[in-house]
Amino acid sequence: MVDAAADRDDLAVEAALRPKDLGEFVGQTRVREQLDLVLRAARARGATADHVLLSGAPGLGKTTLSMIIAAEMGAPIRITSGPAIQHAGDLAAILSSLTEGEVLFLDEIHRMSRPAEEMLYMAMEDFRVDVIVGKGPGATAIPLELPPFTLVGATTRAGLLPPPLRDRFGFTGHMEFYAPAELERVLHRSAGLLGVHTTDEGAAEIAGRSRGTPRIANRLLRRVRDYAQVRADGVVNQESAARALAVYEVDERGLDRLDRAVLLALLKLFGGGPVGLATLAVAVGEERETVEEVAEPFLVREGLLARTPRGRVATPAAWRHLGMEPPQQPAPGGQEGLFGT
Ligand SMILES: Nc1ncnc2c1ncn2[C@@H]1O[C@H](COP(=O)(O)OP(=O)(O)OP(=O)(O)O)[C@@H](O)[C@H]1O
Repeated sequence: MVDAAADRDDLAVEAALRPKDLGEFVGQTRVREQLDLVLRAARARGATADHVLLSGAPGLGKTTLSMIIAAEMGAPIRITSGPAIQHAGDLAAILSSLTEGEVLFLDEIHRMSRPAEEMLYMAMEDFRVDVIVGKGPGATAIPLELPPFTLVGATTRAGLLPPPLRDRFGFTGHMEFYAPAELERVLHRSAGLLGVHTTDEGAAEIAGRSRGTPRIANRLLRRVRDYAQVRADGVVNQESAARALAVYEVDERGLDRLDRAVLLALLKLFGGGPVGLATLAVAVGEERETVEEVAEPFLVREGLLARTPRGRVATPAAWRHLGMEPPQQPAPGGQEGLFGT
């Protein structure tokens, strides 16, 4: 329920909920202003916009922004992703079929294969690719001119990109998690589009549990709508939202069953830590990777768990969140672990 990656159900409705222009796009004030300048200037010059890199966690609106860039430039958009481009030839085929000014959206650009990445360098800089024909000593490079286009790359972390690729973007926008008030605006907008009567208190209740992520907010809204239809009067208000999300085990801070299981094990079995990741994973009956990649990032971001050189440590906020008293003394090695070398 609170995984920021899109599931099939999300994909089916997301197209209908996407803002269509920068004015409709909620939050991300800084990126929006910067992008507005880049696009206006390009339009005034009658030129194709510079390449844009968008970095940020899943579900924050990178795909949406890339579509807005195309719409604002009055250009068509082609959407693909790094993992879909395994061979340089795949990329050459896409690039050579672009029309002038077209926007190419490359999601998960950090997961492209090395040869494709190197082809992209030249395409971005000189609007040209060398297509290799043949193999071995007889292979020849045939230069192919490309029309000017705008590449919009998306990545979860700009640091994952090799510097030569990163440097070829004219503008990099860092997408932040959304404040609760911004998510409330996203929710009211989505509720309007879905035709669901939602009160301010209902939107606030959902926003607080959405982990700063519009995709999660929209998903929770749909589940609360179901609950309100079946068990209440169809209105999304504070009560129906709280009850519905209790059914789906999403607590008032956005933690789900796994997040709480990790914290509970840490507190109850290991006195708050420090405890090694492998031990913690066994204690909750999950794979190490699941605990590390699915549960921990949000717990760390919320200040409920710290990763220290000596193991995982619960913060006083974690004890309070689960309704327990933090120990008087810091957990053995807790403070030292938190701030030590
Ligand atoms: N600023 C926003 N205002 C309103 N709705 C938004 C905003 N950002 C995202 N959304 C909504 O959240 C959903 C997910 O957004 P989007 O697909 O653009 O995220 P993403 O960052 O590209 O995710 P991923 O990296 O998983 O592809 C969409 O339905 C979109 O309507």
